[in-house]
Amino acid sequence: MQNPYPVNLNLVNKSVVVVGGGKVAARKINSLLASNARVTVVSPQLDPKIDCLSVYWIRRKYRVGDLKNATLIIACTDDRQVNQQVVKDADQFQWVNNVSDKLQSDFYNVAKLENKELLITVSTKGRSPATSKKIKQYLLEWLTQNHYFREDRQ
Ligand SMILES: C[C@@]1(CC(=O)O)c2cc3[nH]c(cc4nc(cc5[nH]c(cc(n2)[C@H]1CCC(=O)O)[C@@](C)(CC(=O)O)[C@@H]5CCC(=O)O)C(CC(=O)O)=C4CCC(=O)O)c(CCC(=O)O)c3CC(=O)O
Ligand SMILES: NC(=O)C1=CN([C@@H]2O[C@H](COP(=O)(O)OP(=O)(O)OC[C@H]3O[C@@H](n4cnc5c(N)ncnc54)[C@H](O)[C@@H]3O)[C@@H](O)[C@H]2O)C=CC1
Repeated sequence: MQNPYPVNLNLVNKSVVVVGGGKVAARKINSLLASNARVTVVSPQLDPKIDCLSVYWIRRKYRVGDLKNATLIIACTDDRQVNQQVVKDADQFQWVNNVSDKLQSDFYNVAKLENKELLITVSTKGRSPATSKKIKQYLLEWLTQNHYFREDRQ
């Protein structure tokens, strides 16, 4: 993705289907839930970091038909072939992220810093997710030291 178009999505009441319920899924799902998306997870297992009461859990392996009504789709299993199948099954109006193959993704997730007033996102356009994470951490330090950023109190 050489020329991505950056946006912030309003996902309130939008349906997101996540195929796979492991560690990577947990990170993406917690972020989706924080944006009040309606999340369906298709997976035989669910990582303990996913709140099973906040998602609609279809407790089995992925099948054709599971993507119906999804606005966004995240193919997030540890099986590259299954992730590839999900990409194939999605229609042209759905947006798919394949976590194991950036060449098959319509969108990339970003590293983010967020509080009530501010949302800062970092992307390397798919080149190095670990670098995005590191830059985010440096930014957090700098912004906090200079009083531009304070994490929300609970
Ligand atoms: C293309 C993209 C698609 C997408 O997932 O949307 C993608 C793809 C891949 N990531 C891989 C690996 C890792 N990803 C992370 C972490 C994050 N990955 C995120 C985003 C993205 N990752 C998108 C591009 C982002 C950009 O443009 O910069 C972040 C920023 C946001 C989020 O996930 O929420 C989040 C940090 C959040 C935070 O902490 O702030 C870590 C580090 C860790 O887990 O601690 C590792 C292990 C270390 C390493 O390998 O670098 C692999 C190889 C998998 C394999 O080995 O098979 C692929 C597959 C590929 O590159 O094709
Ligand atoms: N994009 C990113 O940010 C990153 C992507 N990855 C990629 O993500 C993949 C997944 O990593 P983890 O979440 O750590 O793996 P994991 O092993 O924790 O989870 C895999 C999940 O997929 C489910 N699953 C397996 N087959 C399935 C099927 N047929 N249908 C539905 N669900 C199925 C399992 O039940 C499990 O919940 C890795 O293989 C790697 O390629 C890894 C790190 C970061």
